[in-house]
Amino acid sequence: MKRCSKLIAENREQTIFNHVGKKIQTDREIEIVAKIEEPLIVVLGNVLSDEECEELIRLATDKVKRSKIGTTREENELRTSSSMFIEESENAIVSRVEKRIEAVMNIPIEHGEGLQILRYTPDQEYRAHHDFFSAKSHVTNNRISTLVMYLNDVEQGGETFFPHLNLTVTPRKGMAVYFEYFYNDASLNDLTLHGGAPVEIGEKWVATQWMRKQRVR
Ligand SMILES: O=C(O)CCC(=O)C(=O)O
Ligand SMILES: [Fe+2]
Repeated sequence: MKRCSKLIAENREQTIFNHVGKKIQTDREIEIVAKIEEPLIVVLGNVLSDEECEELIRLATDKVKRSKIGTTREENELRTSSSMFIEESENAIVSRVEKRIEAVMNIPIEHGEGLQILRYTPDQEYRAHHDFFSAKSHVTNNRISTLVMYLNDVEQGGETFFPHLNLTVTPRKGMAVYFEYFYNDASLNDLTLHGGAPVEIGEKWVATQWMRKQRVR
């Protein structure tokens, strides 16, 4: 048995996520709730406090208001939610959250695009997609990993789904799902196809951190 598991480990591609065991020690004790090994998908608990979730929603709500609702709304069938970027790292809560994200994702925050906040109302969804850009798009500094943090509980619907892996994650306030797609084997990257199922009842708020291969700020 031992030899067998060693063999599997040796054949596995290296991952960016380097945490072992069931906890990640940051300024909060984050729990590893569930994991798929390859491609690596990790469900995390206790990532954000209630206060942090509420503050991120508040910042995003203000931002939509400031940009006079509508101008930031992207008309795109793939993603019907509304979204905005939080770049206010002078805010103490955002800085604290960014530090924690660095520790979880094991990448300096300078590789990150700024936290994106998404709000879905009933029937809104994010259809299955990859977070990385295709070779056709000629993006030189591609994305390599994603952390989707749930900012509220959704009454019904709104699961994050991975159709190739038969996996769905139910949004839970303060929890998150992590995945990466920086494998040499392109088929592993392809398996990270995912989406946000339509919200049926209630609202869904998430904060997404995408990391790039090289720094962007
Ligand atoms: O809303 C979700 O569950 C998924 C969000 C997502 O895929 C993204 O922000 O890239
Ligand atoms: Fe995504």
